[in-house]
Amino acid sequence: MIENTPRKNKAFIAGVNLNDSNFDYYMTELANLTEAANMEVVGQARQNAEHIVAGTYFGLGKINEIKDMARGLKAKVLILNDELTPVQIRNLEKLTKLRVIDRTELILEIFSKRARTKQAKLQVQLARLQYELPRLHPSENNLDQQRGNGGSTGGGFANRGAGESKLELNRRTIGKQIAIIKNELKEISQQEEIKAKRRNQNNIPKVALVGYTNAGKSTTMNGLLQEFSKHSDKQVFVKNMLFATLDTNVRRIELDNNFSFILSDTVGFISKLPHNLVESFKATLQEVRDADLLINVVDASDPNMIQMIRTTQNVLNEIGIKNTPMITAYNKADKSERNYPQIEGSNILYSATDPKSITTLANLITKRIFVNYKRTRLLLPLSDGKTLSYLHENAQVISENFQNDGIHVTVRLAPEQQNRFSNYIV
Ligand SMILES: Nc1nc2c(ncn2[C@@H]2O[C@H](COP(=O)(O)OP(=O)(O)OP(=O)(O)O)[C@@H](O)[C@H]2O)c(=O)[nH]1
Ligand SMILES: [Mg+2]
Repeated sequence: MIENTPRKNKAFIAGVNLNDSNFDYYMTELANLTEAANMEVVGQARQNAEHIVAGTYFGLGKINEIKDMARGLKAKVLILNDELTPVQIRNLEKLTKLRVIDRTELILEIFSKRARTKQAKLQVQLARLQYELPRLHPSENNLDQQRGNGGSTGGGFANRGAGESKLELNRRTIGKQIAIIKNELKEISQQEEIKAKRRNQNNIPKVALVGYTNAGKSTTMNGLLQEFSKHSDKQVFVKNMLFATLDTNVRRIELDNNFSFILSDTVGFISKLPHNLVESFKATLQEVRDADLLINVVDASDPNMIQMIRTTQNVLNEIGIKNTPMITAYNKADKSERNYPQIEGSNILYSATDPKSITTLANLITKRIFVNYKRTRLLLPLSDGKTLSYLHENAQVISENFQNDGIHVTVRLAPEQQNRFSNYIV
């Protein structure tokens, strides 16, 4: 059978190693990112060096070596392991005659391919414009022709002279677009904030799935929905690819024993995520910031698991999350020989596709989030329907009994609720 798939661009990947013990791992990631951007990695090179060469990233000898190797392998694209300066990119393109893409542009390219919702599209577009702004050059006389632009900036600029004035015009146009997108995003995030506020008002604990991309966060969410939600049909998107999820999905999980919590699933992480991208995804990551408990999902079948855990930790630090309690959830145990599910302290070894694992994970979550909750018996006046309905909305009511002396309620209360209702405690 002849398959009608378009031939992929051949890419050569390379980087400067400044004596970084994680260098090999970063190059593995770079290869995966290149594949995720639908290109084929045909070869790679590295230069061990004390510092980056300011004008050309590599030294000249290395550049010639790469040029020859890439030509031999019929590569059309050179992909580099760091974010480069505009000058470095231009010089390398001249010297190698290859299209040069740095790590940041590569990640932006994947994100823009994956973005589905309006918010995700705008966030990626914003990061992309911010990346392009300092890279405009007088010799590029039209944004339409700009490298890697992919039409995201709209293009179609009036033809007003060449050189500096054209550059100024392009800069101003991009500046204006950035302002417009920021406004649109603000409107969207205000709507999201209203929803989040409503969720925050009640005392239902919030749990967020975080972790390296493709670790199985969305599969874990679907597993929990399947077992513990009336809305098990509201499944989220799962796929074996980097950055399948770019938005935040929020669902309510209702456990059998009257416990419930809010669960969110969001964008995955990778090393050296472009700062602009993290910045423009701040609204998407708000649920992570608001969470009472994080579940760090790790692909335990990946040989680079330890670096992936470190990467997640670094991104969490970058978005300002330091002391949120965390469960480390080692997923894909079905690919190993080990017994699962298995709990050890705050760690669980499990498989997101195994119902027994999901129930064990739910129990661990329950234990962690409700540790300070107390089973309490209250006696409410018969006339106080308001408090009763508050409890139903915001606490975990176990039983209620209308008697002559009042309403007897057994309920699990959060610490602040224990104070608030201390007058009613029997
Ligand atoms: N064998 C096995 N595969 C799994 C397991 N959990 C998830 N996967 C697979 O791993 C791939 C990625 O799963 P997702 O749930 O989309 O991963 P994610 O962490 O949400 O990924 P991003 O949204 O891209 O960050 C899919 O092909 C899943 O079917 C598991 O327990 N065992
Ligand atoms: Mg996902």
